[in-house]
Parts: sequence; C-alpha cells; structure tokens
Amino acid sequence: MFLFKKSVSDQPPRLEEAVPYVTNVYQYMTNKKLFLERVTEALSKSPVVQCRLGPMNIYCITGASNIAAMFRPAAISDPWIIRILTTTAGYQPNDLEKFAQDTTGGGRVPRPGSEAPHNKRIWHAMHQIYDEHLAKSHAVTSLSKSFQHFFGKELDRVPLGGHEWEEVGVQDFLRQHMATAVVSAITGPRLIEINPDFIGAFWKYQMYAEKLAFGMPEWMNADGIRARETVRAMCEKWYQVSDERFDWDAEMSDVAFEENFGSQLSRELCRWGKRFDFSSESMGSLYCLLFFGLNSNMIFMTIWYLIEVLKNPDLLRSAKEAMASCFVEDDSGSQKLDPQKLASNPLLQSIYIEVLRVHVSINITRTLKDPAVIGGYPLAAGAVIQAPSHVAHLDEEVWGSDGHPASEFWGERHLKTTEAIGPDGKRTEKKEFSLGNRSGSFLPYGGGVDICPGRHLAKTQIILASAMILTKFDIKFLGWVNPDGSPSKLPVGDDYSYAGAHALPPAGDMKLKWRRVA
Ligand code: HEM
Repeated sequence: MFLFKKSVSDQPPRLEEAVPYVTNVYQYMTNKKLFLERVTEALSKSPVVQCRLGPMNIYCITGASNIAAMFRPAAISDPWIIRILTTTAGYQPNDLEKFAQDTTGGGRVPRPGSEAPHNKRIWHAMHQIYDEHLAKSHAVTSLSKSFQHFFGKELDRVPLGGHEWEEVGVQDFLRQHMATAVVSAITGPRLIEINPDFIGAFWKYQMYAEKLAFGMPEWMNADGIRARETVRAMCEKWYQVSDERFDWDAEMSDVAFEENFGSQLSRELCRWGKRFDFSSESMGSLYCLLFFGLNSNMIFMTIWYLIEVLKNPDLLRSAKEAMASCFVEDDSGSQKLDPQKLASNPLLQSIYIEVLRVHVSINITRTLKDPAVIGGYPLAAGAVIQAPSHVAHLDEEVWGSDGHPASEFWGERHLKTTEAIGPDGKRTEKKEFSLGNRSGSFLPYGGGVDICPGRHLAKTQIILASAMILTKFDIKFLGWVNPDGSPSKLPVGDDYSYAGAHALPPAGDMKLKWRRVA
C-alpha cells in the first residue's frame, strides 16, 4: 500500500488520499481504527507526517524529543481550546471574544511580545484556579474525600437485594453510579436533584462531543447541538439557583464544600466567571466541558481498571491484597480506604499507568506561534501539530518487554524489583513503581503549561473507585457482552469510534454477579 505522496519540498511526507480532501476525513469519521493504523504506519517511516482532515492540514508527530518540542512555549493551545469552547461547550460569542483578546497565555509571565492588564488575563486566572483548587494535593485530598462519600452512598444503595447475588455490567454500573458521585463531589448533589435526567443527558452529549469539535454546520449536526444544549441548560439552571442563594460576600476560603456550589473548585470557577462578566449561558458551557473532561476520561479508565484486574485471577488476587493493606481508621473508629495510600501503592500504580497507556487515545494538539523545526522539518507559524498518544504508548521499542509486547496489557509492567539488606543482614526483595526513562513517551495528560490539571485527582479516584468496589463485593465473572447487549465469546475491546478524542470506553461490557461482603 502507498502511504506517502512524494514530497516536492522540504516538507514532511503526506498521508495519501485517493480522493483529496475526502478520503482521510471519511475514513476518520467511519473507521477510526483503520485511519489510526495508517497514521501509525506512516509515522514508523517518518517522525512527521502531514495529514489533511477535511479543511485542516495537520502535522502528526512522534518520538519523545519531537513531543518535548511540542510542549515548549512556541507551540500554544489557545486556538484549539477556543475551538472546543465554541463547538463542544457552546460558549456565547461575546464571552469567547474575551479568550481571543487575551494572547498572554496561561503562564505566570505573559508570553513574549504579548501584553494585557493583569485583570484581563483570563487564561492565567483560569490556570491559577486549576492549579490551586484541582491540581494541588490539598484539593485532591478534599475532592477525593467528597467523592468517597458520594460513591460510598451509591454503593450502599446496591445491590437492591441486600446480601443476595445481583447481576451487573461493569460499564453500565459505573456510567450511572460513578458519574452521579463525580458530579455530586464537584457541584454538590443539587445539580442532579433539580435535573433528575442529568446523567442520561450527559452520556448522550458525550457521544457527540468530538463531532461537535469539528464545528460542522448546525443542519449537519442538529442532534449533537441539541444534546449539548440540553446539558448546558441543565448546568445553567443549577448555576442560577446556586448563584441566587450563595452569599458572595461571605468569607469562605477555608470551606472545602458547601451546599450551593459544592467544592471549592466549583465555587472559584464561578467567581472567575463573575469576575470576567460571563453570561449564565456560558457558565452552563463551562460545566458541560468540565464534566466532559472528568467523566469521559476518568470513568472510562475506571471501567478498564476493573475489567483488566477482574480478567486476570492472579492480578485480581495481588490487587485485592494491596487494597486490603490501604485501610485506615477514620474519626468514628471505622475502617476506611485511604486514597493516598492506594495511590502510592506500587502495584496499584503500575496497573493504573498500564490502563492509561493501553486505553487512552488522545491527539495532543498545539498550534505553532512561531516557525519551528520539528523532526528535521521546518514548519511555519500557524501549523497545527498533533501527537497521537496511541502511537507513543504502543511503541514496541519503548514499552515492549520479553514475553510482553507493547500491544498487550501487563499489570506489572511498571514494577521494578530492588534488593535491600535488612538489619539482620538478610536480603529482601521489594517491588517499586517506576516509569523508568519512558515518561517522554507517556502522554495521556498532554504536557507543558497546558498539561491536564486533573491528572492527580484522576489517578487517585480511578484507583479509589476500583478499590471501593473490589473490597466491598464478592464478584463472579459471568461473561462478555456486545454493545447491543447480546452475549459475546470474545473479551471486550476498545471502542475506537472515540479514538483521538479521549480515553476509550470498552465496546461492550463485562457481565458480573456480585454480592456485598458480609
Ligand atoms: C484519565 C483521566 C484524564 C485524562 C486522560 C485527561 C486528559 C487531558 C488532556 C490530554 C488534556 C489536554 C492537555 C494538553 O493539551 O497538553 C486535558 C486538559 C484538561 N483536563 Fe484532563 N484528563 C483526565 C482527567 C481530568 C479530570 C479528573 C479533570 C478534573 C476536572 C480534568 C480537567 C481538565 C481540564 C480543566 C483541562 C484543560 C486545562 C486547560 O484549559 O489548560 N481532567 N486533560
């Protein structure tokens, strides 16, 4: 098969299209897996490949040093993010203009050559909130505590038959109950109380989110826009009620959670919206996108965490042992899982990294602010660069190990055995978690100044949610299920229709029988 069209200049080779402007975009929309395979093959021959996707010309890149170049200040995220704010989130035009006007970026210091008064630095103000109220360890601790509370409540409601066996689908269950807990931990339970159909409406919107990002005209994507507007309106309705009831003059800096806005993250984001005079419609958009980032990635990865562990009896045994060692006594004297202990356990971390390595498929995107040389090719200012995480994550040279090819899930891939000599002079072996020198080829969260601020929270909650289920229930595997609910003989695989956009959900489900541990 011919993958490349001959390059006539010093430009990178181009992914060939049988019908220019049509073939790639058609394949992207109808068979992502095949499209990604073509890109992967092309990138195995050249570290930079040009690819036309409809009206967009994209430079796909691979290799740790090229990816590192992409995370330097000369490559920016703003144009891509503004596109997502416009199409996937549906911000109002006058509020979008506030982002477009500020070219100083999210960093503490304005980008060279740009200026704006401090009170107009909208990107920086947003980054500060994410840094302080999402990424910092005090924020992860308090958000995880709320999540543990709400998810515990959800798990206490099931199984309906008390200690009887009950059938569940892992994906089915988490999409409903983990999403309820995640949303409640961020905004407080009122959002779902006043919008009882919120979770169903959210998953419908999630299905269209990437299609929306393409910015197709309304008549071509009417269902997607309707799904987005439903969720946006639900978030707006909650925002208006909370805004009306909240006392904005009260001193709240020490309050981690309150009934109107929920978490401090949510309250400070609303304060930011007020500071930049956002309409309540745009505040609805802000929450649409926040829940998209949270749920689509974190819940899908928890589903896979459970499936991968439950699929392998030896791994299940070791993971349950590790989880059992992470209980501590809480203030009331009862035993509770400690999220920090779980997140620093070597085996549980190794499984978590492996889940993201194998099942995240995100095209990390930047636009060149200035001309730059990447992979030996001079690229012009304005060029859009994408690093497909899947290509880096499945690179055999980087991740392959004897008997465990990179394409395979291996829960212990990121464990290193070290020897220590005890005070009695005896040698003991210890397993430590280590990514080794491979972190440059691991990019589920992007990188640079725009790296995902929710990464620490995601790690903690993925492992915590999995541990809450595996320690609370006796579980028996029943079988695999196709997307239409019919039984399948084959283990479930990734749903590639979402490839490039976010973490991949399973295309189908794992059916279990479980009952509460006495
Ligand atoms: C497995 C889970 C997650 C994955 C794989 C993931 C992935 C990503 C990626 C790839 C980006 C873009 C980074 C870049 O361009 O360099 C991003 C941005 C972002 N993520 Fe996450 N994410 C996850 C969980 C979360 C969670 C739990 C939150 C919490 C609210 C979150 C909030 C955000 C936000 C707010 C941004 C935009 C930051 C900005 O505008 O600069 N993410 N995420």
